[in-house]
Formats: sequence, structure tokens, C-alpha cells
Amino acid sequence: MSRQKIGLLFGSFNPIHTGHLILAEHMATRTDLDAVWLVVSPQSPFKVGEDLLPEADRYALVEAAIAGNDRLRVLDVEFGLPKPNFTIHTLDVLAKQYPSYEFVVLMGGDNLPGLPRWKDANRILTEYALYVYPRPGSPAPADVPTAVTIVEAPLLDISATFIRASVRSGKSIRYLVPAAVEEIIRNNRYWQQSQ
Ligand SMILES: Nc1ncnc2c1ncn2[C@@H]1O[C@H](COP(=O)(O)OP(=O)(O)OP(=O)(O)O)[C@@H](O)[C@H]1O
Ligand SMILES: O=C(O)c1ccc[n+]([C@@H]2O[C@H](COP(=O)([O-])O)[C@@H](O)[C@H]2O)c1
Repeated sequence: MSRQKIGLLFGSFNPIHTGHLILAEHMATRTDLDAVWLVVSPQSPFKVGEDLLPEADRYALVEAAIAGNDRLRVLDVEFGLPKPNFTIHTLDVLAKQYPSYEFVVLMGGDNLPGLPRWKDANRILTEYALYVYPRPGSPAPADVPTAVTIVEAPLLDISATFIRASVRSGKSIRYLVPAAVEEIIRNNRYWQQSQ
């Protein structure tokens, strides 16, 4: 029997939004992946100094967003790892922890140009396949490494930045995030005070 193939979507999820969810569901149902795991990063090396909610709060939002979807799972594996969170470290931990699974790294097209600056980028590209979901404003480069597959999928012009800005200015985020996420954001007044 072939090994379970799991897509890993690493992100700050500040907050999780419909773009992440459509990406994850698309990968889990329209590629050869069996499931997608969303890995909440406490501190992306490229987002040091940004206005991040505490990681436990971002995790709770992801948990609420994916409730009831058996193909999706959220991981807090990076919470106990040194910061900033280098993806290669997490991949090494997961490979050891789940030797019977084959992991694929998922990302949006905006992350592809910066990939050569990731820690041990060459090792990631040698040891893992990468499936890239296209993102508005980030056209696929003409030349991609052989490990990279650009997946054909509907473009989603949604970002966590837009959602935080909407909340701050009192605009609706209905449908941009699941109802359960919207409720948690409202009840906790995230981004309405000085966060
Ligand atoms: N609308 C989208 N289309 C395609 N990929 C996306 C989209 N939104 C997020 N992603 C991808 O999901 C992963 C995690 O993204 P992240 O949590 O940083 O969200 P973000 O919306 O890009 O956040 P921010 O606006 O705060 O920078 C990244 O690989 C990113 O490229
Ligand atoms: O490993 C690296 O060097 C590296 C560099 C930049 C980003 N990442 C990871 O990529 C994910 C998305 O990052 P970001 O900055 O788009 O939120 C997040 O999990 C980061 O930890 C990882």
C-alpha cells in the first residue's frame, strides 16, 4: 500500500481566512494528497515585528475554522520549537515523528519568489515536493525548480492583512472568514484595540 501523502500548509494565520481554507480544500480534494495539515507558525522569519496575535489565539481560530472537516487538521508542532520558525526544522521534526507519511510542502504563489532565502532552501527542494497555489499579484515565474508544481486553481484575492484592516476600520468580514472565526474575532475584540 502506498504511503499516506499529507500536504503541510505553514502559515502565520493572523487570522485564518477563506483563502487558506479554499487552498487547503482544493489541495486535499483535487490533487493526489490524502489530507492537509495546517501548521501554525508562532513567528515567521519574514514577519518579525509584525502585529501577530498570540499563537494560541491564532491556533484557536484555525481549529474553529476547520471543525468538522476530516481532511484538514491543525498542528501546534512549532510552538515548542526555537523562534523564528524555520520550516526545515519543522519538516525534520515531522519526518521523525511520522515516518510512515510522505509530506508535501504547500504554499501560495507569493511565497515562491522568497523561497531561495529560506533556511536550507536547497534541502527543502531536494527532500520535498512543493505544491504552489497561485495568488493574485504573484504570477508564476517562467522557470520553477523541478520539485515545484504550480496547481491550477481559482485565484483568491483575500489576505489576512485585508481582514485585519477591515476589522480595524469597522468593515464587514462576513464570508471572508468562516462565521465561527468572525464570532471569535468579534467577541475578543481582536484588532479593535491596540493590537
Ligand atoms: N489568497 C491566497 N491565495 C493563495 N495562497 C494564499 C492566500 N492566502 C494565504 N495564502 C498562503 O497561505 C500561507 C500562509 O499565509 P499567511 O498565514 O501568511 O496569510 P496571508 O494572508 O498571506 O497573511 P498576511 O496578509 O498577514 O501577510 C502562505 O503560503 C500564503 O502564500
Ligand atoms: O524557513 C524559512 O526560512 C522561512 C522563511 C519565511 C517563511 N517561512 C514560513 O512560511 C510560512 C508562511 O510565512 P509568512 O511569512 O508568509 O506568514 C510560515 O510558516 C513561515 O514560518 C519559513
